[in-house]
Amino acid sequence: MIQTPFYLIDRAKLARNMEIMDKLRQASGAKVLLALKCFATWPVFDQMAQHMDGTTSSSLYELRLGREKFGRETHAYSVAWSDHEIAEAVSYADKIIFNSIGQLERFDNQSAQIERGLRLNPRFSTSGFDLADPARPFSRLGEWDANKIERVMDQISGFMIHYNCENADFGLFDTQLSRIEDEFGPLLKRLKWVSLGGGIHFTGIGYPVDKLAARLRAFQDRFGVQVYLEPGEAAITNCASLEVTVLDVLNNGKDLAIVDASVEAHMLDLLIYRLSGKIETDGPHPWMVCGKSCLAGDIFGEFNFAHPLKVGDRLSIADAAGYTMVKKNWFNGVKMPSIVVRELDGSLTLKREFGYADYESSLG
Ligand SMILES: Cc1ncc(COP(=O)(O)O)c(C=O)c1O
Ligand SMILES: NCCCCNCC[C@H](N)C(=O)O
Repeated sequence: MIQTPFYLIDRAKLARNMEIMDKLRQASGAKVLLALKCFATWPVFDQMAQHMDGTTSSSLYELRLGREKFGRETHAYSVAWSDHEIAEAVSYADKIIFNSIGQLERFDNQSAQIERGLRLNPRFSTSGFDLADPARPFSRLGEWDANKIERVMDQISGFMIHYNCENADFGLFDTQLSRIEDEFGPLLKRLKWVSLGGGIHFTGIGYPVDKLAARLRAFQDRFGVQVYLEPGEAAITNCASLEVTVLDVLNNGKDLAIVDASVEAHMLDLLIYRLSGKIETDGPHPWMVCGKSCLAGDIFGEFNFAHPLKVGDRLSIADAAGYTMVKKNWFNGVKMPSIVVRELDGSLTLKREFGYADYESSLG
């Protein structure tokens, strides 16, 4: 028995998402790059690299991880590169995407030997969260003025346009892509490739993958470009859980269970976006499942169980892959969950355990 807490990545569930990835790639001609900002747990890259074309990054370290652990096509993007990073970044990357014209011009000489792109901000998005809206007022994420971009077109061969966020609505995707075609068509015609970023929820149940594929192919044909997508969440959705054990129960007006993990430290995205965790359970006993950090609001959520919870019960908190393992931290010095993989034959492999030495070395 592997000691909780641990993140459990399920290769069979990953295989289902990867099947859709293949279907989309084949039907559309688009290439798909894993967005490492969402998921960078490299022990399962062997499986993902068979179905995805490479990785894209948001920093030098993600870029290097993508090059060394995933391989294939490696895109480098950063909101801003430092002078001391650029040579190393170029050495790992097949393409480098600059966030601004200022950075493109500043690093023109150092990046000239690889393909360069620019982030285009279309000034609209599908984000329902202000915090994650790349098109929010005064957004620093990309350039939007076609006249200014026109002046650097000779230096670039592609655009990266990230403007979707958990978008499960194909109609909305279609409409917004048409808007991009109308507003930036003359520039798009002069490019070799266009990345439409991440945020399209095409592995969700019922998503019309065929329609998306046809729409991407039409875009490619119209502008004569290679389309890329940068799925993070869509690649990994529903493939992992956080496995925890109940350490204590009490009733302070509600039945409360305290588990051996922490939302703040191990599923931070839930707190940031004020969302509840998910536990697949049903029954007549409502319980609040709480984390063990000192934060008063360290709460995974309220769930209805078939039986009252007791010390020693194992719970499985679903959807613990995207924006989860990449954000884990050492708050309160709470033991960091191990990383475990459920192999295709059902056996469990312990990939990494964290201990006091990791905590200590993270601070000095
Ligand atoms: C530039 C870029 N590409 C890809 C992604 C991945 O998005 P998602 O995980 O929603 O698919 C993001 C998310 O922040 C992004 O900013
Ligand atoms: N699940 C809660 C919302 C998460 C939003 N994801 C943020 C990252 C996203 N790719 C972005 O565009 O910022």
